[in-house]
Amino acid sequence: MHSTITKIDAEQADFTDPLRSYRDRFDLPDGVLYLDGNSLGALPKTVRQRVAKTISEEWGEQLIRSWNTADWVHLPQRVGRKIANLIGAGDGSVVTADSTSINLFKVLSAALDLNPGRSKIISERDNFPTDLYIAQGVAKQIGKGHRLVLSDAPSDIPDMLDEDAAVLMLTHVNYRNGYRHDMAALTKMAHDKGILVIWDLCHTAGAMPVDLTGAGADFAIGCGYKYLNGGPGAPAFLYVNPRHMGGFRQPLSGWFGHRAPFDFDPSYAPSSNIEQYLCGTPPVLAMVAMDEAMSLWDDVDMTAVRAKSVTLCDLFIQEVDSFADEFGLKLVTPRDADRRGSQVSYSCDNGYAIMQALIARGVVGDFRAPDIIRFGMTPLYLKFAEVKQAAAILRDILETRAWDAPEFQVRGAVT
Ligand SMILES: Cc1ncc(COP(=O)(O)O)c(C=O)c1O
Ligand SMILES: Nc1ccccc1C(=O)C[C@H](N)C(=O)O
Repeated sequence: MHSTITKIDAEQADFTDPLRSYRDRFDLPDGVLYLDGNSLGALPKTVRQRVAKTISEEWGEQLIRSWNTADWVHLPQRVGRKIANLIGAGDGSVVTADSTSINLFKVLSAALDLNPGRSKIISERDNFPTDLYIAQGVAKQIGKGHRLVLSDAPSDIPDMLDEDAAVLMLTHVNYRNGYRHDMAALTKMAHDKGILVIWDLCHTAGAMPVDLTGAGADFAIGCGYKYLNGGPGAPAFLYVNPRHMGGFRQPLSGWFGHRAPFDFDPSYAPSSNIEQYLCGTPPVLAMVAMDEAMSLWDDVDMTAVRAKSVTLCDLFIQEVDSFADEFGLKLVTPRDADRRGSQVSYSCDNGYAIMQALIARGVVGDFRAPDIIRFGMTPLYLKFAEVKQAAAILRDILETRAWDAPEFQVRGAVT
């Protein structure tokens, strides 16, 4: 017996769900139980019309005038403000631009520049690989002997924070097992040792309340396409604590970060504001989709989002507990809600085939090598009854060994 949670009645939980009206604001295909909003969020209904309007009226008719008339030029700041509201960031401290990887390149370069004379970048071996790759690239680019030092368990991190560490770079919620760090405590521990902290909020923003200001975080980055529902490859965001604004710290000195881009000055002069973290022309269609997706959050109560996320995860764990041992499914997500994000993951043999069999039955989650099946819980559009049903289908697939068919063994490029 594992379960420490009180038995959840799915039907009753859907009936009393304060967020139930949001489901209708998304386009979700019939027959799909979508448990992959932690990888690609669903399509908010109004995005379709908004992008169509941008294409036909703004691009099609107004053409280049739309940079001013539709204010395309300020989309990075406008969308940034909307995201700022969800992550506890003040006005003028967030922009939407580029990808998470590129934004990490910018803020890590800035953080290392701000903290000279120290050589270590501390992170986790199990961090999302792009974060580690970017850190390796930044260290090489700077050429001053910075090195990436990786922990193998969250409990090891405090001891790694020493006088030679320049930056602590962590993903708040782990993409694989859903483990959630204590942002405020780790930020404080790092600051006490003179270390700057960068938080990757890819699996956090839109899934739970965050208080970057309260935690005193130095920098943060995150993507737009998961819980924020900005669409595949949506622009990402970055946060800079106002105390680090000014000077010039990031190396991608493109013209959108210039103080006066339309002066066309041959010399670079950085904006003194968050704009200096922009580089080039924003991808307007993707930005507009992101902007529209973000308008959905205007009246969302993030405390209710977190409460529902916790119960959705608890419910799934409760249902799978009844057959997990029998089929060798090992829960790798913490049972303690305080230590997890908004997903539930299991390690198991034949995970890839099991996930393919689930997808064939309409339960869409994903697989992360070598052996993790992941189920993302998105409170705005998931029903408790669906989570319960997804667990029942998983059980059926395991009992009938439906996964043991040749078509479920073939790996796609994206898993
Ligand atoms: C924690 C984390 N960081 C970064 C990324 C990806 O960054 P990018 O959007 O640049 O591919 C992901 C997922 O793709 C992620 O889960
Ligand atoms: N950007 C993608 C493109 C294709 C397929 C998946 C992704 C993901 O976002 C993966 C995600 N970051 C993860 O936590 O695994």
